[in-house]
This record gives sequence, structure tokens and C-alpha cells, in this order.
Amino acid sequence: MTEDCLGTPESVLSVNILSLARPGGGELLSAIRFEARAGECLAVIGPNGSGKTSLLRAISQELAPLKGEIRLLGRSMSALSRQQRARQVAVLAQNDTPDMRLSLEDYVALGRIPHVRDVPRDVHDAIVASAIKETGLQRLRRRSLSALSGGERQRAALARVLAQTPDLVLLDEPTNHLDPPGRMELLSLVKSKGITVVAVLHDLSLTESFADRVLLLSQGKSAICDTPERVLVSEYLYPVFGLTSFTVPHPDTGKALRIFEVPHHG
Ligand SMILES: Nc1ncnc2c1ncn2[C@@H]1O[C@H](COP(=O)(O)OP(=O)(O)OP(=O)(O)O)[C@@H](O)[C@H]1O
Repeated sequence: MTEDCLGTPESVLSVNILSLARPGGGELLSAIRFEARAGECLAVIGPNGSGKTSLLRAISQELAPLKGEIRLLGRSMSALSRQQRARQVAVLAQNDTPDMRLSLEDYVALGRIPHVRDVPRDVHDAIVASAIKETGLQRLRRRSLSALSGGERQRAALARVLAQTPDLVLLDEPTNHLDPPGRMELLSLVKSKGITVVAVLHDLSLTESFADRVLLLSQGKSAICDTPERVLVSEYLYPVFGLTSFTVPHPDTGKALRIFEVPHHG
């Protein structure tokens, strides 16, 4: 049975997309309902073209659902001003194209723009410095973005998101360009901040370690939204990805390790 993720009083984000039109005709998304509770990490998984990025764009109001509603802390997202949304929602997008001449420090400081009138300059500076430190970029803070590696730039983008001190973070494939320890580190850092996170992830093992709940998308619709243990099983993965999964005990600890495989036929 497909369980949806609605119905919790402490929800930060509540999504109910009945229909979101595709430019040029047809539907990009439909029948997607879930909530993300305070401090929860919700991973969005699904094959290429299943609508993951479109869902994040709908949440951030870049795309408006034709039918349905998206609420942030109980208020309709479409009723919030651009400024209010920028204070509360931070986005790490796949297609972020910053001015590469900016220093890392100035780039991270862009995250403070929505709050610029609210707090004194020294508070902004302290938040920016702290975000740079937390992402391990202190020694590079004066470098221009053009002189950073792909992984360093991805960390800088995360530092900008943290500097924004949002209630909700939307991450689109945040581990792009990061090496395996860097991926785990980045996701653990986001999680440790206690911010509500909706993250598009392709790596199913990372999804299992990182997510509190997983939304599996198939052809623009929700196939299931539940805990990783319930979603990352062959029953749901095979029809959508053509993958099976099984667990084996870790040779030292005995902890169940999940293995994903493409089954061989014939
Ligand atoms: N502006 C648009 N106009 C028409 N079709 C679009 C538009 N944006 C996305 N699509 C289509 O909608 C579908 C979902 O795209 P989306 O980028 O949301 O998928 P995704 O799950 O994030 O894919 P990927 O894993 O490849 O990044 C795709 O078939 C894509 O071609």
C-alpha cells in the first residue's frame, strides 16, 4: 500500500500537487502529496526525467501548480512575498551560474541579502564566517570562484545556503562533484543544522544513510513516500528503476547493508 506523508502537526513544508502543467502541453507533475517535518531530511529519488527538479522548482515557486497547494509553516507559499520566501527557503540548484569573479567570501555573503536590513553588519559577517568554517573552506575564502575545484564550488554553494539561515533547504543533487567522503560529510553537515531539507539524490546508498523519509517519483507522480527501509526495496525499486535490493550482514558489525543490483535475465 502506498502511504503518503501528510498529516503531522509539526510540518514545515506541506505539498499537495494535484496537477502542474508542462509548458507546451501535458502534465509535468501530478498526485504528489507529502509533508516535511521540522528538522527532517526528505530525499526525492526517481529515474532521469521523473520530475525531481520540477518538484523542487514547484516548491520554490519557480513553477506554479495548476491545481493544489504548497504551504510553508502553515502559510501558502504563493501568498508569501519574494523577500519572505528568500528569507525562509534556500535553494542549491543544479544550474547555479554565479559570477565566477566573486571571491568565495563574497559569494557566500549573497546568502545574507534577504536579511540585510534586519541585523547589524557584524552579525552578517559572523554568520558568513561560520558557514565558511563549517564547510571547511576557510583557507580558500579570498579565492575567486573561478579558481576553485568543482567540489570546492559545491561546498561554497552549500555555505551560501547555510548563511541564508533558512527554515527549509531545497538541494538538487547536492553531492555532484564531491568525492565519497565529501558526500557523506556534506549531507551530515546539513543534517546536523536541524534545518528541514528536501534533497534530490541519485545515490541510493547515500539516501538510505541520510534520509528520514524518501519520496519515490515515477513519471511525475509519487510512487511511495515512506522510510528508507520501506521504500528502498525491490517491490518499489524494480517497477520504477528496474533494480532489486537485498541486505547482507556487515562482516564485522553484523549491521544490515543494503545492496542494489540490476538483475540479469536469461
Ligand atoms: N520547461 C520544460 N518544458 C517542457 N518539458 C520540461 C520542462 N522542464 C522539464 N521538462 C520535462 O519534464 C520531465 C521532468 O524533468 P525534470 O528535470 O524535473 O526531471 P528529473 O527527475 O529532475 O531528471 P534528471 O534526473 O535527469 O535530472 C522531463 O521529461 C523533462 O524533459
